[in-house]
Amino acid sequence: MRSRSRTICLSLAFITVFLYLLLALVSLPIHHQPCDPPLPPRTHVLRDLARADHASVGPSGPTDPAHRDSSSKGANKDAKGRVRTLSDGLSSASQGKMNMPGGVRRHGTDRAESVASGLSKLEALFDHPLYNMPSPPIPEEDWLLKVKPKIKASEKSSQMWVSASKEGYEDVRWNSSSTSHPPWLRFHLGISRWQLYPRRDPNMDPLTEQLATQRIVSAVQKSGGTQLKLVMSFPNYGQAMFKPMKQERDEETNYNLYYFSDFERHNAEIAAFHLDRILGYRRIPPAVGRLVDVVEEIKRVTTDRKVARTFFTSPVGNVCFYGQCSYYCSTEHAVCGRPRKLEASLAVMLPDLSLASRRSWRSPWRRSYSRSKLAKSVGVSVFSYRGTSVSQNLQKKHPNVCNMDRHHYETFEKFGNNTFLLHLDNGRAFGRHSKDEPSILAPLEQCCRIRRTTWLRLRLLSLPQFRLSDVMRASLSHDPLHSVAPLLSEPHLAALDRRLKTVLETVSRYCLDLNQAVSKMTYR
Ligand SMILES: Nc1ncnc2c1ncn2[C@@H]1O[C@H](COP(=O)(O)OP(=O)(O)OP(=O)(O)O)[C@@H](O)[C@H]1O
Ligand SMILES: [Mn+2]
Repeated sequence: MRSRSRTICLSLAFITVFLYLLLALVSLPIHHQPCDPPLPPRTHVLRDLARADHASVGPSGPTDPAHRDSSSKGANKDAKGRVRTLSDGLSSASQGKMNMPGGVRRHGTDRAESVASGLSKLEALFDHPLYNMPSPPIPEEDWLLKVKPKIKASEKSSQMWVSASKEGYEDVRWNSSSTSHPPWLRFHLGISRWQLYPRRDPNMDPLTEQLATQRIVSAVQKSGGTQLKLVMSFPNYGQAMFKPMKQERDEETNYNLYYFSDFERHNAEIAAFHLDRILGYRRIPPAVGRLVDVVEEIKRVTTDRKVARTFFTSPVGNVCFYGQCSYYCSTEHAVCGRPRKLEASLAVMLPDLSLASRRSWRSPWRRSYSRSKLAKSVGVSVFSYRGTSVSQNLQKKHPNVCNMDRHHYETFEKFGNNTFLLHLDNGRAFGRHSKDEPSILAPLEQCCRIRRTTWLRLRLLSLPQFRLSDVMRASLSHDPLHSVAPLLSEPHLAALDRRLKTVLETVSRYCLDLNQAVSKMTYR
């Protein structure tokens, strides 16, 4: 009897162990990330994602081989060297000596430490294989502009446009050699079918430095759009779109305003450029912050009477102006210097429409509101993808981290519908950090398409060693306005991480057949 019960006990124990083993075997694939995409055929990126101390390909790793001229000699010539450049931080971080701007010290050692550690994360990010994938050379027809062959002296006088007033402008001494071109022209000549500028662009530092420091010789109001903005011109004929500061960094958009009456934020224009670069898209024109003297650099140089006649001195002695536009161009909404210095964003202008016309596409997910009906959900994008036609593009996934004001997209006409979408006008991004807007994810939820490289980069940016908020904080520390106050407040940086997590979760939750959802994407 006793031996029978012992046999029964032993068999029960044996069965239990067996069941445990079986359960463990079955549950292994469940613990495996359900949304892990298949390994891309040409890289071992996922393996790299898993490794904290991945092998870096180094700064001399693959760059865009097709960038027409990677030398920045000459382009740098007239830059004043007063501003920390985007790559300064990277090289000083790698040398272990941090030459932090004054602003960092002002905002305490904690912030300085997180900027310092962010700088090495940013460097590691741009060194990661995902940011250094080899790309094919760019064929001639994929460049937006071509340098015309030399014009004969006899044709010159009748064909060349001559400015009526050369006051303030430099004598032009450019020839077809790119070393003689100013940075803004090099930027224009570097625009291709798939991006506005190449990764690791040697022209980026001189370009942003000139936007931040060059003398402003003219400022006229830019027509179109709803809010005040000016086009600034520089002595070397470069131009920039100026958007003034209208809101303090820690203020949030008023909950009772629809997105289209929200203020445009100069810091959002700058932060969007940095974010776009970090995400690896390069489709937002470079934008920098600048403290502009409203008297010396606007009132005194403007030929635009509509702007000039709106200048006044406020009761506390600050110089203000408001221009003419359909929203917020009134004394109640004037932009004011302190007493004359005004924070602003300056974004490099794209080539003139007469040289490179653009096509405007209505976003299928744009927001529309009616006084009587409930809002119809529509969409937006900071993330989008290349590799299929624009019309297809617009109907596919576009999760956005920040901008509800994405009603239209522009593309360069020359490239037809097989090109990237320009992301102009980011002033209404970064309006709220305390509330997320889930409807922005509608395109992603509905279409479940995400470019493989986008997916991998997003996952990379969610890892602690490349955390999006850390690399954004570090990248923004290079902007000249960082010395006044960090471009994005900490709650906004934290919101970026939180929203990135939501995007990743959305893909995992809605795109069940993830392999299919990501594997169709092309590499670009
Ligand atoms: N960097 C740039 N270079 C050239 N053109 C630009 C640039 N940025 C914007 N534009 C053009 O100027 C127009 C107005 O700019 P923007 O959209 O920023 O103004 P806005 O007042 O915010 O417009 P809206 O109220 O329609 O949103 C854009 O539609 C675009 O065609
Ligand atoms: Mn706008």
